[in-house]
Amino acid sequence: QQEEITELRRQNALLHLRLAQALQSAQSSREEVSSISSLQHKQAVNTQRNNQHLAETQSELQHVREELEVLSNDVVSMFHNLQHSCTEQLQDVQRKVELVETTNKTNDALLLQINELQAALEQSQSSHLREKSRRRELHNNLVEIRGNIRVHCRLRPCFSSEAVFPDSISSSSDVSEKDVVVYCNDDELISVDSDLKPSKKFEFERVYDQSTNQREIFDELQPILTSFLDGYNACIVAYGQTGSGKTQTMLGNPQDPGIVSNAMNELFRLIEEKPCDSVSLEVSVAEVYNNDIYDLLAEDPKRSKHDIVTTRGSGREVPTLTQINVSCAEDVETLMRIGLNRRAQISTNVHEHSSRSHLIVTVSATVCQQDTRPPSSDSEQRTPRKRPFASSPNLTSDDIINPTSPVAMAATYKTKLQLVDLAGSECVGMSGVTGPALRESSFINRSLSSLADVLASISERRSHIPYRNSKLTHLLQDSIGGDAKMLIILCVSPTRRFITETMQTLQFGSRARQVQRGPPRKRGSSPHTTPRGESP
Ligand SMILES: Nc1ncnc2c1ncn2[C@@H]1O[C@H](COP(=O)(O)OP(=O)(O)OP(=O)(O)O)[C@@H](O)[C@H]1O
Repeated sequence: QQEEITELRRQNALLHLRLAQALQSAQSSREEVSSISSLQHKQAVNTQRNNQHLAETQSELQHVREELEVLSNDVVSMFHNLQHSCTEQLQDVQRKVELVETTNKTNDALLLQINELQAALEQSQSSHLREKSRRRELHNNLVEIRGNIRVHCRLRPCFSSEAVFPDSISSSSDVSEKDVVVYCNDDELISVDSDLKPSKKFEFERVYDQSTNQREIFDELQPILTSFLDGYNACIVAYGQTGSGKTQTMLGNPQDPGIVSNAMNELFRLIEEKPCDSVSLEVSVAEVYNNDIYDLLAEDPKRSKHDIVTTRGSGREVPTLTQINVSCAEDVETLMRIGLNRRAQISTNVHEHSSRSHLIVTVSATVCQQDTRPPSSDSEQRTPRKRPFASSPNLTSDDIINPTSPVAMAATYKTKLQLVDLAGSECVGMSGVTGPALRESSFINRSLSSLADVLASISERRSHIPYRNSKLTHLLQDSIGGDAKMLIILCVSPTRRFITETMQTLQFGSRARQVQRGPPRKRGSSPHTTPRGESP
């Protein structure tokens, strides 16, 4: 029993131990249950909160959905609008692009045309320049061959005052076809239809019709100015009956300047082109009135007459004339204005402002030629330009024998350009002048016939040339004959009323054209030239 009691006690102890363990685990389970239930409680609270939150979120979501729908509707309508306006703008842009493309194409075509035109222009400009230099060359050759006197002819327009047969159709006093008897056939031929058949034709170096303007006439004369600066004396003379357009051609008017103004502008342009040479110009303005020379730049021109003297170099000079140094074309304009106000004029039946004197504008150039080329063995290349010896004070006889010497290469020479507006040749019966004017006419006609005599004597190569028969020819002596270049511009009216004067003018021109030079002189062979017919 003891043993059983011990055993039971041991079992009891074990059971106590187990009980304690069971109680302990029951305690921990209870704690676990309590923590689980508190957790459950918390979860229930969270779930409730979450549910609330969810409900709120769902309602917000609903709200957002509704807004989104509104917005998407807006976006769709905006998109449609945008698409529409973009399409329109695109179409507009496309139209513009098409327009630009077409314009570009047109521009391209235009550009092409412009380029072609420019190329053609350049070509024609270069061919014009070539042609110009060829013309200049030809002009010089022609002068060598044909002589130094050339004749141009200008036909002026008709004026109603010249009508002999007033226009029967319009019964006005305009010039009718029957009145016109002078025609330009081409730019070298002019013909006069008198009652005699066939019509008489005259050929000149150049014929200008009524439509030719002052500038075109001047363009033909430019080579003379080049020759003048190259050392040749030169003169341009307008010849014709009274009222035929001589003053118009030589002097023109401020709106339409004539040869004098154009020549001065051109001279100053040419001088600017020759920077190596120093050129100084002096101008005098004189008139030959009743075979006396008057200085139109003097205070009182009619107070003193002036005489021509022969210089040491066999040139003609009027030392007492006023010579003004000019540095631009405007200076010359001023002098011309002063001179022309003092020129003798009257009113005749033919012309209201008939010039009663020969007007002579003399431009004297002193050219100091600086040839900077290096010495060369080629004598042709080193030959100085024409006539550097004309009046060089520094030249010795050695320089003349050897034109390549340094002094000869930097020579000074003087040349003279005379621009002459002759008084009109006139038929006294036609102009209706009497008294002092009749005397003037007689002097005018005599001096013009002296000019014709001089030209005839040169053309016939007479040993004596009657330069001194009139003050006009004496004053122009250096510019007529010899190496000098002379250009006569015949001015004629196209009407029947002046047919006799026109024929006389054209015949004068034809005779002047016959003036021939001798055989061409070898260039540089004789620097000292003596005008033909002058005794050395
Ligand atoms: N080519 C022309 N074009 C227009 N008008 C001209 C032309 N030629 C001359 N005339 C006009 O004819 C008129 C006479 O011309 P101008 O004075 O030049 O004659 P002229 O020959 O000098 O006469 P004169 O010897 O009597 O002085 C002027 O009124 C002038 O304007």
